[in-house]
Order: sequence, then structure tokens, then C-alpha cells
Amino acid sequence: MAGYLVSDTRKVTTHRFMEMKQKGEKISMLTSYDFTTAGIVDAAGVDGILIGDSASNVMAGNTTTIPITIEQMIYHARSVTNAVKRALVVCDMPFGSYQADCSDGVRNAIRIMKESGCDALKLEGGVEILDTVRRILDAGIPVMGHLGLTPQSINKFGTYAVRAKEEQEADKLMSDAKALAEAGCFAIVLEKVPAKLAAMVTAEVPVPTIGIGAGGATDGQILVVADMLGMTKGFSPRFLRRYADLNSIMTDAIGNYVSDVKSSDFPNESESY
Ligand SMILES: Nc1nc(=O)c2c([nH]1)NC[C@@H]1CN(c3ccc(C(=O)N[C@@H](CCC(=O)O)C(=O)O)cc3)CN21
Ligand SMILES: CC(C)C(=O)C(=O)O
Ligand SMILES: [Mg+2]
Repeated sequence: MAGYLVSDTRKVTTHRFMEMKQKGEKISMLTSYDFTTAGIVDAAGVDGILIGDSASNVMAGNTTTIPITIEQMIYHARSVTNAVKRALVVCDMPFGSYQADCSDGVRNAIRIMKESGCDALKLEGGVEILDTVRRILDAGIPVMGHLGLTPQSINKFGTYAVRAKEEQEADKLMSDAKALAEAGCFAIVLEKVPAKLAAMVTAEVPVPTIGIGAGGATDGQILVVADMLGMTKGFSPRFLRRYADLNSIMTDAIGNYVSDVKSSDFPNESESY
């Protein structure tokens, strides 16, 4: 019941992520959006926790990450930081909070840091957002990049298909990764790109790469916690490994509760005052 045995219980830092790459120690990350889940995820030994804007899908039932607001992200992120003792906590900057202009981006980044208590922020995109990334870094806020499938741009691309299969897009991804690393990002998420390309980026950039659907050569992996626990039905991309079937476990437990209430089995005398 102890989860993965963590030998080093100190709070994980962005510097530690860099050290782990240098030592070849793989980095494990999961998302969380609430206090109760984040407490379990942290205690089980994950190195990093992302408050993903996938909360828009997983928590709120929207079909994309587009509608989630800064206020909603801060609410989720505060709930997570209230629980986490060890993992590095990274918060997604939501769509609209950094794309319009640099100053907006920096102000929103500062606000999320102040109000959520998280350790770092993640922004989607490459050279298009490089000035904003630099300014946020200048403000003393660690930034994680995110390249490949960037769900905040779904309306531009139209599909969630694998990215950077063609040479031109692969070249752009490589130069984006190098630019983000050079600007000072402490890590880069690579989402749904060919394993070969992710391996090349991982070899060429000095900062850790965290993959989701990017093969086994990245410095770390990330999954959406509700997906890997088998709570989300109807989301089955090939990169997803299900480590539990919580959907069945919850359905059975809730069905038993309903039966017990209907049959007046619950509550019994020892459960009453
Ligand atoms: N529950 C959940 N898990 C995620 O990993 C996640 C979210 N939500 N929401 C935000 C983004 C969107 N993500 C996605 C969305 C779709 C695919 C995907 O592979 N979809 C289809 C294929 C689509 C296509 O080829 O056009 C699939 O095979 O399931 C992958 C990642 C990752 N993120
Ligand atoms: C899938 C990860 C990388 C993410 O950005 C999210 O959960 O929002
Ligand atoms: Mg995200």
C-alpha cells in the first residue's frame, strides 16, 4: 500500500529535474486537480504533479481545454498544493492567459504563482511565445515548455492526430525545443510525436523531456491520472496504459450502496447514534 519507495523525501525542485536527466533517472509525472487525489498521488511517490488544463475535460466535462479560466485553474492548483509535500507542482497556464501579449502573460503568471502556491508553470508553444516565456522566466518563475500536440490550438489543427510526422514540422519542433531550453525552460513536455523524433530532441536538448505518447526515450513520462486509473471511459489513445479499473470499482461500490439503502441494510445499529 506504500506506493513506490521514495528514498529521497525532500521536496522536488526544478534543479532536481535537471539532475535526474543528467543521472539518467527517469522522471514520473501525473496530473491532479483536487486535494484528495493529489495527496494520494504525492504519497505514492510521483516526482511531479501537473494541474493540467485537462481539468476542463476531466473535471468539468468540456470537450476541449479552451474554456477553462484562470480562476478555475487557480482553484484546482490551490487544492493540489494544499495536499502535496514532495512532488514538484506545475500548473498549466490556460488558453487566453498568455497568447494576447507578453505583459498580460507575465501578470497572469505572477497571479497564478501568488494565488496557487505552485512551483512552476507550463505554456504551450515554441517560438511564437518565446518572448513571453523569457519575460516570465525573468520574473523568477520556472517554466515548462509543451510541444507537439498542443490541445489549446485544437481549433487551428482540427485533430488530435500524431504531430510532426513530416520533416518540416519535425525540424520546427526540434528548433522550438532548443529555443525553449536556451531561454531557460527547466523541462519540455512532448505530446503525441514519433518516438524517434522525441529521442532526438531528448539527446539534443540539455533539459529533461517529459513524454506523453512520445515513446520510451524521453527523460520522463506524464499521464492524466483519471485516464491511468481507468476512470475515463471512451478515451483510449494507444499511449495510455491503464493501471487500474476504478470505473468498475466505483460502479460496483456505488451499486452496493444503492442496494443497501433500498433494502434498509444501511445504516445498521452500529452506524447509528
Ligand atoms: N482525459 C484526458 N486525457 C488527456 O490526456 C488529455 C485530455 N483529457 N484533455 C487535454 C488533452 C487532449 N489530449 C489528447 C486528446 C486526444 C488524443 C488522441 O489520441 N485521440 C484519438 C486520436 C485522434 C486522431 O487521431 O484524430 C485517440 O486515438 O484516442 C490524445 C491526447 C491529451 N489531453
Ligand atoms: C497531458 C498534459 C501534458 C497536459 O497538458 C494536461 O493534462 O493538461
Ligand atoms: Mg495541458
